[in-house]
Amino acid sequence: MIKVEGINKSFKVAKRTTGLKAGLKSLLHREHTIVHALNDVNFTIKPGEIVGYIGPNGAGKSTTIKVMSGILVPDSGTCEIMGYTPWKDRVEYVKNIGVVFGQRSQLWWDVPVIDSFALLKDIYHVPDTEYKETLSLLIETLELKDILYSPVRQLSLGQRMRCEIAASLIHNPQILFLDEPTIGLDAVSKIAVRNFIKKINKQKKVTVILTTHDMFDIEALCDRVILIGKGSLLYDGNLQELRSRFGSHRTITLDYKSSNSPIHIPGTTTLSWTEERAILSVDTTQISVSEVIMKLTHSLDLVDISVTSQPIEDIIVQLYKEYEI
Ligand SMILES: Nc1ncnc2c1ncn2[C@@H]1O[C@H](COP(=O)(O)OP(=O)(O)OP(=O)(O)O)[C@@H](O)[C@H]1O
Repeated sequence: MIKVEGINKSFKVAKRTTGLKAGLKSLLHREHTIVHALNDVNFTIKPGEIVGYIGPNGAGKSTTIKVMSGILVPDSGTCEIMGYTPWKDRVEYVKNIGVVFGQRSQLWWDVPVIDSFALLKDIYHVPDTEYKETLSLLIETLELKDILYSPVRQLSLGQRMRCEIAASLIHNPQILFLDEPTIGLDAVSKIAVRNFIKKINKQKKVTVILTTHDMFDIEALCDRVILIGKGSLLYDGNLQELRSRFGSHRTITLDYKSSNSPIHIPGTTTLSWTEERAILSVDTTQISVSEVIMKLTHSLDLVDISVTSQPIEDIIVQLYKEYEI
């Protein structure tokens, strides 16, 4: 469905100078630097996938989304999406995609939300019956009923974001590009947006490409992640592989009847210790969790014990460290 091959994109940026003399000089002769935003980016995405496109600030995520949605023309490389080259066949192509940029609005600021939807219906030539059906589904699942008649400028960020997502789907696209769709949302709105993305992927088979810094989004939604750093792709694989490659640590929390000697088991690190509770980190490449528990039951009078996996956020931090990005 999506085939990106050898994409490169650079930006020419004017060098900023400080001081009056340097400022006057730069009026006559402006110096530039080249920012290589994308270097030989390659990937393919199959219909129905939800792919998390992750990487630190300035890695090239938004630039990739802009290339894939036809907003930016790359310097070289090819991109074929549903048979279209996004920046060449824009009018026909955009009928098949929905795009949400968390930091920008595609809604008309001063008009009620429902009027923005109606305008988008006309722009995309959506037939009346299809529009009604889609709209009622969007209103119900994104809980838009009470905000439909408010102008966009009066909406909270979370309310606006739900409207943005609805707006991107008015024309029933097969692909949805989401650039930080949960940025700034409260926990309830984040969960609502995540559930909605899952729902349209499952029910309508919409392919989703999602950029986010929120690793809970990734964990909740994506089987596959693509990591980009300094414009180059560094990892493309499923979340499970990532966990087994980098998530080799487990945390054991122990409650026990009073003990005055800290715990020493090779292969574990004590994260915290009191006379009644300890938290250990277990390196499962050195010792198994069951072996640690066995040793603990011999030396302590245990009251409670819980084992948790390494949070995905920690795994991603390790990944960024390994690739030095
Ligand atoms: N229009 C532009 N002009 C000049 N440089 C740009 C432009 N757009 C992006 N860049 C540069 O290209 C690089 C990649 O930017 P991009 O916005 O794709 O990163 P990102 O991964 O989306 O980052 P973030 O997580 O901070 O949103 C950055 O160094 C950025 O400064």
